[in-house]
Amino acid sequence: MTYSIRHAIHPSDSKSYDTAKLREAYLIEDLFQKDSITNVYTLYDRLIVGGAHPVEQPLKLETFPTLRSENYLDRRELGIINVGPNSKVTVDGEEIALANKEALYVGMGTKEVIFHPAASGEALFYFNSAPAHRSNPTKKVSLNEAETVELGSLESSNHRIIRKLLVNSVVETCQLQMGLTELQKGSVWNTMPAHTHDRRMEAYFYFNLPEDQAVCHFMGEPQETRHLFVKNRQAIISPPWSIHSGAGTYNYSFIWGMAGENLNYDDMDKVQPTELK
Ligand SMILES: O=C[C@H](O)[C@@H](O)CC(=O)C(=O)O
Ligand SMILES: [Zn+2]
Repeated sequence: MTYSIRHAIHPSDSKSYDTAKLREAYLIEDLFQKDSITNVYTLYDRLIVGGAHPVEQPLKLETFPTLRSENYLDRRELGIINVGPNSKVTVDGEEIALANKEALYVGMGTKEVIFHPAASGEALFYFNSAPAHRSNPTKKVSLNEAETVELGSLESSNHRIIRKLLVNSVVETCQLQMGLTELQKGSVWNTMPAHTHDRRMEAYFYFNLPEDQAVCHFMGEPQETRHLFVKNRQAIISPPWSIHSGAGTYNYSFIWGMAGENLNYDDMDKVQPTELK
């Protein structure tokens, strides 16, 4: 298990960052390490961005010093999305099978979460965890239970399917919300028009991108944008004051996860392309 901390940054400080500093602050490059769980503890709503990659052995979600709690989920909730082959997770002894793109919400108070290797192929679980104030039931969400919306068009290069997996119309959470957006063939732009939501931070995890391709992720205040080139299976931390949008050299998918003030997915302040700088 590994863990690291990412501090929260003021937008007026962020403005002066060069490429290396921007990447150090916002990009997460190595989420999946063989037979290990990676935790990136952010100071944006204390959301943890994580990856579990059990190949030879099952991996238990262990607490780490930053949490100062006996168990990882003593005061936290957890959202897992399977981005690998059919795999399973055990939650307090109960075995839960997760197919590719299926999600699992795990409530506060859970003592033991174990990620298992896949029967064929290499298991890859992406997760987010946020502080919680009450215990909600653990619940698996499959694709037919998700709230699915189709947005954009091929003409504007942003035809995409948004699967709202762990949102409040589907599962009860304290503050966590997660979903999966799939760009359709020929479409490369996500989240255009861009938006900010000062009430919530967001984390993006880009995947299903060919290894020799990249996504150019746009961040920053709408009038002060910056970009970072991102490869397959890398994540970006998006502060509440920042837009989060991207254009790929190929179509791709990404998981978005949010924590903060409210559970209203539509609470966003849109910024039209012509208003961005
Ligand atoms: O606040 C919501 C998040 O930014 C994402 O859900 C946006 C997204 O998936 C998209 O437009 O493609
Ligand atoms: Zn957003």
